[in-house]
Amino acid sequence: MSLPYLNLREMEQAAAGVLPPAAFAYYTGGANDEHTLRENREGYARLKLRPRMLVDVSHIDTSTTVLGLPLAFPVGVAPCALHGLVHPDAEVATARAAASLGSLMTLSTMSHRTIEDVSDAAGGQFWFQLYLYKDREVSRALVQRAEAAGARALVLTVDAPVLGRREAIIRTPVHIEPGTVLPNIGPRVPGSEHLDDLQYFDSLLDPAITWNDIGWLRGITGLPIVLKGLLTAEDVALAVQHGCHIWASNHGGRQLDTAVTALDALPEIAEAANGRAEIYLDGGVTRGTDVLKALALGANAVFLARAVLYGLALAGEDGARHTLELLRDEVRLAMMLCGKTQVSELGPELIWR
Ligand SMILES: Cc1cc2nc3c(=O)[nH]c(=O)nc-3n(C[C@H](O)[C@H](O)[C@H](O)COP(=O)(O)O)c2cc1C
Ligand SMILES: CC(C)CC(=O)C(=O)O
Repeated sequence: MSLPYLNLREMEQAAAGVLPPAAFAYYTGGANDEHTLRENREGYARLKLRPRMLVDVSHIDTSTTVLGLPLAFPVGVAPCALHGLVHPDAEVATARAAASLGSLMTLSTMSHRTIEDVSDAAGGQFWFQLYLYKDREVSRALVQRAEAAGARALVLTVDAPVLGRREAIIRTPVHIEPGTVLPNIGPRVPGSEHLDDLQYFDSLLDPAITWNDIGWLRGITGLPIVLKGLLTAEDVALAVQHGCHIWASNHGGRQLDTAVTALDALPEIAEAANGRAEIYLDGGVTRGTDVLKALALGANAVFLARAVLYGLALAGEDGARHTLELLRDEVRLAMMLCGKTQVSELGPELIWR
């Protein structure tokens, strides 16, 4: 299907016209005054590129690998809850879109579709994002299912021991269709009727999660573990000590407002990791030049959340694919204009200081 949108911002604007109000509030919103949400985007515009000239750019290779998995271009899909709020095919559509382009799907714990269905749709090329429940046995079972279904890594989200204050969804709460059972959550426990759907999910999360739980997780899985939501050198040093990889993120400005952006934190993160772990990043990426900047400062790949959801809302699998295709083509063009022919050539000298 050919879609008319020229860039991710146009898709966002178009999606705003079709999203039901609760999904709009949930997808677009950030925490508190949304300073971090805005800064995630604005930070990219402030960083200036130092392009090199008179380089033969007639052949460009955008491919890379993450944890040994080949990617056609250095962009994956970040975990997002509840794709089914905007499209009946939900995470299966997103996973198909990502797989069709050689990208990578990260499946959220809070999905509408099962891990097994998404694995099939992704051709086995997917990561599973884990929220640690108070009930560790439920988490253990999820990890085992993800591993059995062929997940290539576990992404443990560590910046949400409790959900941030997102005022848009306090006003317009998300409602999951009555009768829908989210496969990784199961039926509601009696006595939780006073909580809306997200508050209920929040009540399952364990605010007591610590570094000791990384040892527990390591003990129950042989999969690589990626910690999502790290923003400081101190935590990166601990992550490396625990044998984990690093996903720099402030959760799309949805958790701690005024937290540093992943882009600003990236230099200290890369320095602390010192090549001992892979580094991924998300937050506010909407242009190919954003991807180049993140890679130049030390990320191995970047991930997109909202932009993919907007594509899904507009046109299901085709829409999610359109989002990823636009960015893939922009990455290629930006590399040509920077005089870079391979992803491995993107280093700090690309950034003007
Ligand atoms: C609607 C929505 C749902 C999300 N759900 C999850 C989730 O289930 N697990 C998680 O680790 N992060 C979740 N995130 C955070 C994203 O993975 C990502 O960190 C963040 O949105 C930044 O990317 P973006 O600026 O491209 O949206 C969610 C974000 C959005 C917008
Ligand atoms: C179900 C939520 C905890 C998912 C999430 O991470 C988010 O909404 O940002």
